Amino acid sequence: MTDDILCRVGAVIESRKGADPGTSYVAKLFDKGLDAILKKVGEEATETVMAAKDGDPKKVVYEVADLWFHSMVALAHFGLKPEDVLNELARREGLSGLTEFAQRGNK
Ligand SMILES: N=c1c2ncn([C@@H]3O[C@H](COP(=O)(O)OP(=O)(O)OP(=O)(O)O)[C@@H](O)[C@H]3O)c2ncn1[C@@H]1O[C@H](COP(=O)(O)O)[C@@H](O)[C@H]1O
Repeated sequence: MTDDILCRVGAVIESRKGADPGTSYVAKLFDKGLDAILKKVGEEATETVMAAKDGDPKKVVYEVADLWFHSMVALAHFGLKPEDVLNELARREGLSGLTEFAQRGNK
């Protein structure tokens, strides 16, 4: 698996800005606004927790995919891309553990 899929989906999400809400789920979400986007992020986070508590790995994957997808819509609302989060994860890759995070002023 590469991170290409995140970037491709991110590009499709970006392309839905200003599109007809009747033709696209993402365009409909953008049209409803930030509160609606964040509501979906919250719902999918809750559904992820419930799937994990059920101990159902397949369901966990499905719900995390929903969570990542809606989080990408939230990123796009702020003009951000999946690449911005991937870059942040890559930056952290060089840090070792909480102590170093704290020393460098990360949360
Ligand atoms: N990855 C997704 C994706 N994951 C989930 N969903 C939608 O997110 C919603 C998930 O909501 P729920 O699971 O809560 O299901 P629901 O209760 O039916 O949802 P709602 O009643 O709240 O709509 C569903 O309507 C799914 O269709 C997605 N919709 C789109 N994508 C990607 O976005 C691209 C653009 O989609 P369109 O904008 O629809 O063309 C697609 O090609 C995909 O790559």
